[in-house]
Amino acid sequence: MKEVGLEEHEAILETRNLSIYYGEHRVVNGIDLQVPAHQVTAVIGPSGCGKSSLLRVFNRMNDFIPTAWVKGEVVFHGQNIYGKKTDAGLIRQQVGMVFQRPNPFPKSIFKNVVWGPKINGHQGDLNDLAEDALRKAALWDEVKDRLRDSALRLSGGQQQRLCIARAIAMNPEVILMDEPCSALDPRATAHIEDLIQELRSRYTIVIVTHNMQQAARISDLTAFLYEGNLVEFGSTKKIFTQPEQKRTEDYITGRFG
Ligand SMILES: Nc1ncnc2c1ncn2[C@@H]1O[C@H](COP(=O)(O)OP(=O)(O)OP(=O)(O)O)[C@@H](O)[C@H]1O
Repeated sequence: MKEVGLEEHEAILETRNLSIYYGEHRVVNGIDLQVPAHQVTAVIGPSGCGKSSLLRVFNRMNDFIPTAWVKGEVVFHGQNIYGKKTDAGLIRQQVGMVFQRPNPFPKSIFKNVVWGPKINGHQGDLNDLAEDALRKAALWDEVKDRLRDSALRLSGGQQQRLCIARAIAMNPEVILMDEPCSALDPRATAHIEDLIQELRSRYTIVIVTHNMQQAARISDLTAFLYEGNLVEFGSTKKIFTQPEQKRTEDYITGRFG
């Protein structure tokens, strides 16, 4: 684990006094969090503490939940993405998302990757685009001879890398990952973890994980959420070896959660 100081990297995403509600129910309480560019930021905490809710506001995915609303700001490149003028579709291109269960479309591997760019009017060569995204997602060698096969014939781990390729094809700056390995076996998990390390140089990654060893292995920074509050945020090394808060220590040593 390397030591990362927040001050060394410019924040690409930031929450300012952000609260998240479902109807009357507030599930995230006035959080200030800076996500630095080209780093892997892990969000950890017990079930129901608000990790997925927090992740979803980073690309306005919670717009799809009718009761969800926010107070405060989510700032991307200096602009509040909850401002009236924001094009949420554009934000979702720039801030891609990979979900817990691989969710490829029931179409060919090729179509899965090029679908988004195509409907967004991509001008370049779609074959080149697919190859580039699949290479970046470390899947090309396994699928290059069967790009027209159904994506549903791939293994779970391959499907998840395809979903990462699909996100990459949109040329995002940030990739959000919501427990991307929870449906995968240890080998496929290791493959995704290696991939995350490679992707860091090009993208900013925010990953929600239940798995503390995973957070310790792959992230530069860790945010610990508890009952909707940001208890502690800092370098992963510090959070896991010298946490400042007793609650963080109790959680990472497995005393609750
Ligand atoms: N669509 C929704 N409608 C109403 N309440 C919701 C909705 N999604 C989440 N919640 C509530 O918000 C709170 C935080 O949930 P969230 O899924 O963000 O937590 P989490 O930390 O990601 O949990 P887990 O680790 O179990 O996935 C919980 O009380 C949950 O019941």
